[in-house]
Amino acid sequence: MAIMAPSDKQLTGLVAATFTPLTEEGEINISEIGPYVAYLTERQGVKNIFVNGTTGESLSLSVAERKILAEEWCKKAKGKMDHVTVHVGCMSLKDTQDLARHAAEIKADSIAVIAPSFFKPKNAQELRAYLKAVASVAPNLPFYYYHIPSFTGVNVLVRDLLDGIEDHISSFRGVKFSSTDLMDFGLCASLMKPNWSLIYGVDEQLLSALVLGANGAAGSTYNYVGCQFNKMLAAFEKGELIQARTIQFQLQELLDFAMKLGFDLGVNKQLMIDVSGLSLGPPRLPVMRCPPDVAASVKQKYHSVFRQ
Ligand SMILES: CC(=O)N[C@H](C=O)[C@@H](O)[C@H](O)[C@H](O)CO
Ligand SMILES: CC(=O)C(=O)O
Repeated sequence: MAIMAPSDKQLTGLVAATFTPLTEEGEINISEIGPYVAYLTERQGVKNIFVNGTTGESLSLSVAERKILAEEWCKKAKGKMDHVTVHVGCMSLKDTQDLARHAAEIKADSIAVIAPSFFKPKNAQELRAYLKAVASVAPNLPFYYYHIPSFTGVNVLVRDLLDGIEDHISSFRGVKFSSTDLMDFGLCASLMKPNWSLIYGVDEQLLSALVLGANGAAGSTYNYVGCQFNKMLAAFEKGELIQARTIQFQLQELLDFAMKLGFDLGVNKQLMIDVSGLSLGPPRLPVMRCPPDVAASVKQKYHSVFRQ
């Protein structure tokens, strides 16, 4: 068996999927990463991050930018956070392997990989072969499959992917599951091994996934509702379902309101800027900057729902 990194502990709890700080001119702005880490740990009580993911607009960044960002996140999180997952998925296997090797060099705690979505794997076998080719270049780094079919269009059932995956990928440690298919999720939960983590990624229905056995939650909203969702996890642990539901319903109310105004990554990033005071800049095209009237309404709704 491969010798794993010392940080190979089970991933649990809340994981903030970080936004990528950009300058007003649209260049990556690594000077904001230190304050961002401080904000999450000190103000939100969130000690795990998922960087260069969907929320981080990784597929709109160059490989060179992603390396600089991943390195800075790892550097600034060291000693302050429990776990840094670097998402390394790209359209080409070569770029994905390059980023996986880099994540190992910079001592990320784990990597996650989406399915390529232009030329798509057609079934579990093809997806497994691709993931194996990525994992093989960083065999000591805990590996997560990142399932997000609404973006990739790759609808392979994760329960089929998991079938015997440990025989192909010894570093396999679990799934970041961003789909509303709770039947597939439940079947995955029943297939979990003791050192694997099943991390749910649809924040507005996390409570349902906890009931089915989620070990943790990774998402964009934990950047600004981390405090509240730590309380929801604690309430769930104690069996206080009414309290847990109240918090879940608050996020549903906020997102329902925001979705009617066109909630997208531009709106989401602006809400994080308004709540945290961090300078994260605009999103990158094709994602558009949030219009000021939408930003003001969503911010007001956030404060009225969470009363702070
Ligand atoms: C598509 C997308 O960004 N998904 C995120 C995680 O995977 C979620 O955290 C959502 O942003 C969140 O659930 C709000 O819809
Ligand atoms: C993990 C997640 O929520 C993201 O990639 O944005």
